Amino acid sequence: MLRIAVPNKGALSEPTAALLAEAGYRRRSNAKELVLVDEPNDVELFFLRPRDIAVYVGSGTVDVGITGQDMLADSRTVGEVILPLGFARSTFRFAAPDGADRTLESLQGARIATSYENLVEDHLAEHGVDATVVHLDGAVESSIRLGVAEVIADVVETGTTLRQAGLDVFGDPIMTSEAVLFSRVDLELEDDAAHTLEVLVRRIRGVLVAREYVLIDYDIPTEKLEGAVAVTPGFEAPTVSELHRSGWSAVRSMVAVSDTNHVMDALYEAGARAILVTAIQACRM
Ligand SMILES: Nc1ncnc2c1ncn2[C@@H]1O[C@H](COP(=O)(O)OP(=O)(O)OP(=O)(O)O)[C@@H](O)[C@H]1O
Ligand SMILES: O=P(O)(O)OC[C@H]1O[C@H](OP(=O)(O)OP(=O)(O)O)[C@H](O)[C@@H]1O
Ligand SMILES: [Mg+2]
Repeated sequence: MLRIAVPNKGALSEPTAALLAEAGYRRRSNAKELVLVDEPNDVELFFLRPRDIAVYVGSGTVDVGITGQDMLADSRTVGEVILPLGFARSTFRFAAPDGADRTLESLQGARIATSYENLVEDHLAEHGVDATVVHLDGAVESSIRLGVAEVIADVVETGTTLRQAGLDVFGDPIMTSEAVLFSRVDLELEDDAAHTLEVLVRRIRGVLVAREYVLIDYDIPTEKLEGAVAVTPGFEAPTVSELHRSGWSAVRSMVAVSDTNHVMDALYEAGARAILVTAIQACRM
C-alpha cells in the first residue's frame, strides 16, 4: 500500500480532501479519523498536522505527502516536488508598521516574530543579516502591538490580515508557495506502490486539468478554419470534423477556463458560429 500524509487541519485540509475525493479516493467520515485505509485504491491516508507532514515524509515513515512549499522549506527536509497542486497559493513576506520605509538591511539587530523560524533564519543567513527570530505559533500580526517584535514574517494571500493590523510588507518575497505533492528525494518504492503512486499522480493531474480547462465546440466556414484553429490550438491539436453542410467544419478543442470569453470573442470575429463551452467532468491526459 502507498502511504500518503494528508493535512488534518487549516488552510490545506479541505482543498486536499476535495482534490483526493475528486480523484476517486475515499473521504474520511469525520475529522477525528486519523488513519484511513482505502483498500480498492491500495492507499493508506494518514491525517497529520501540515507542519509535521514534511517530517514524516522526510524520515521515510510515510511515502508521499501534501503540504505547503513554505512548510516544507521551514522543516528543512530536502523534499522532491512531484506535483504542484494549485491551491493554498501565498507569498511569505516581512511586514512592519513602518514597512514603507524599511529594507531587508534594516533588519540588522531587529526582533522578527514568525511561525516559520527556520525559513526566516535561512533567508537572513543567506543575505548576511543578523537578527533575532522570535518563534510564535500563530496570529503573529499581534506580536508588534504587544511589544514582542518590531517586524513579522508571515504568510500573505490577499493582504487583508496585514492591512487590518496596520502593517506594510517590505523587501522581496522570502518565497512563493502553494500546496504540493512531494516525497523525499531518494524515495524507493516496491513495484506495487510505485504503480499506485503513478496512478495517484495521473488522477490528480486529471482533476487539475478538468478544473482548469473547458471544452469548446464551434462551427466555422472551412475557408476560415486555419485562422480559428490558431485561436484554439488545444493541448495537442484540435479535433476537426466535417459539418453536414457543405463548406463548413466543426471544431472541438480545450481552452483554459480563464481565457474562455476572450477566445469566444476571437472565434466569433474569425467567423465561427454556434460556439459552445462545456465543463470537463474528469480526464486522463
Ligand atoms: N490565507 C491563506 N491563503 C493561502 N494559503 C494559505 C493561507 N493561510 C495559510 N496558507 C498556506 O497553507 C499552508 C498551511 O497553513 P495553515 O495556516 O493551515 O497552517 P497553520 O498556520 O499551522 O495552522 P493554523 O492556522 O490552523 O494554526 C501553508 O503552506 C500556508 O502558506
Ligand atoms: O493575506 P490574507 O488573505 O489575509 O491571508 C494570510 C493570513 O492567513 C493565515 O492566517 P491563519 O488564518 O491561518 O491564522 P494563523 O496566523 O494563526 O496561522 C496567515 O497566517 C495569514 O495571517
Ligand atoms: Mg495559519
